[in-house]
Amino acid sequence: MSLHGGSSGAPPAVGNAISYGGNGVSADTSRAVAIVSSQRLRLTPNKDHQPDTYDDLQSYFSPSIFSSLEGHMPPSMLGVARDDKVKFMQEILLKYLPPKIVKGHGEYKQKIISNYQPLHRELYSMNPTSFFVPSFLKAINDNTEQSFRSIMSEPHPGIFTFEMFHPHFCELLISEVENFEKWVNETKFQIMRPNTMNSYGAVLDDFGLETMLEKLMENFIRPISKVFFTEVGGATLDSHHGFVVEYGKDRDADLGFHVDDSEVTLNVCLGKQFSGGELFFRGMRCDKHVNTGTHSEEIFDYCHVPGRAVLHRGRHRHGARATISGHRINLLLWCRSSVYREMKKYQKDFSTWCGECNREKKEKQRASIAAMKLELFRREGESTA
Ligand SMILES: O=C(O)CCC(=O)C(=O)O
Ligand SMILES: [Fe+2]
Repeated sequence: MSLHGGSSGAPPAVGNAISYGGNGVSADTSRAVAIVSSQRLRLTPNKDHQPDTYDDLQSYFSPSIFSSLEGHMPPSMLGVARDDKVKFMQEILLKYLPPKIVKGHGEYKQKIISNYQPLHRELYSMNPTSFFVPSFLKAINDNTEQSFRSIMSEPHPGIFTFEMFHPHFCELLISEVENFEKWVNETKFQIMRPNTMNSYGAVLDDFGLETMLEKLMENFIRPISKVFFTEVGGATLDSHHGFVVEYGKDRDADLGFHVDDSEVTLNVCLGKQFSGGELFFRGMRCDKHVNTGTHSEEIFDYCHVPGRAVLHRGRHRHGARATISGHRINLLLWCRSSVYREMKKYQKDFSTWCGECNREKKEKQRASIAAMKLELFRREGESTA
């Protein structure tokens, strides 16, 4: 079977937005990190090495952890800049936090929220009339499949696009993110990036926007998902991961082929001006079939338009091509359902949405019909003999 592995042609190894590279490490949080084997920690520390001081460092982890861990770093890392050492060590340390802390990371968030001064306070509580375009609001208020379909296009099965945010909301959110990044740079606060595949971008939930995004999911995305994504828990979405990704010069270039750690993903382009950055989709797959090849009818590319949303299943394999010029910022809301995740453990057949389960099921049906026909012919032959 031929495989169309996105722009790179590389086979997709997927899981929770973990990088697909050959060194990809499987993990169960969006913050897990792929570690290259040559960059492993040494069992015994280098006693001759004098570690940097980290007392001024603003991080979830205490400065003494960094000083102690530094001696264990691979020899090639000992001489690099302090910021790079911090990044390397923090990524390793994050892998070993209990999942609960990584999920909630209350203390880390608390540190940010108590020190960061928001620029546009009006973004921090949900205000539908100033956030959304009227057509979107009307469709949500009417709350029927017909009203949703009236504002949406479905350019490819399972991928919905629609006008969502006012240009002014997009401008404010971009400006808030820029303000947050300025604060991060000034204070040298070590922030966690949205997932292992991004070196830039910010987790909106971490600097105070969690409640607003919770409302966005509950009151606006869940009603739509209940209609279009029922079989993956669309009606029971109950948690989210909200962040922005940034591409262009001095930012990430592209995003590799992956699936999201979500049941339903909302991806809205906030701006600014850019060329390139198209999303490429390559069919929906369950865990078992995530690395199987792509069929021609599953290939779909989408060009981002500022203000416009794309809504798709998290298991719809995708990636983003390089942003060739300009600066692209997108808002991502990974929406999850704990009920669906629990039920999924006992389910083997995902043929209602997984392209490969569906093909296997059809093939089984075809084979059993063929066997039945053969048996009928045989019996007919016997009775006429
Ligand atoms: O860059 C994009 O538009 C895609 C981002 C994405 O797929 C993700 O962050 O999960
Ligand atoms: Fe994604």
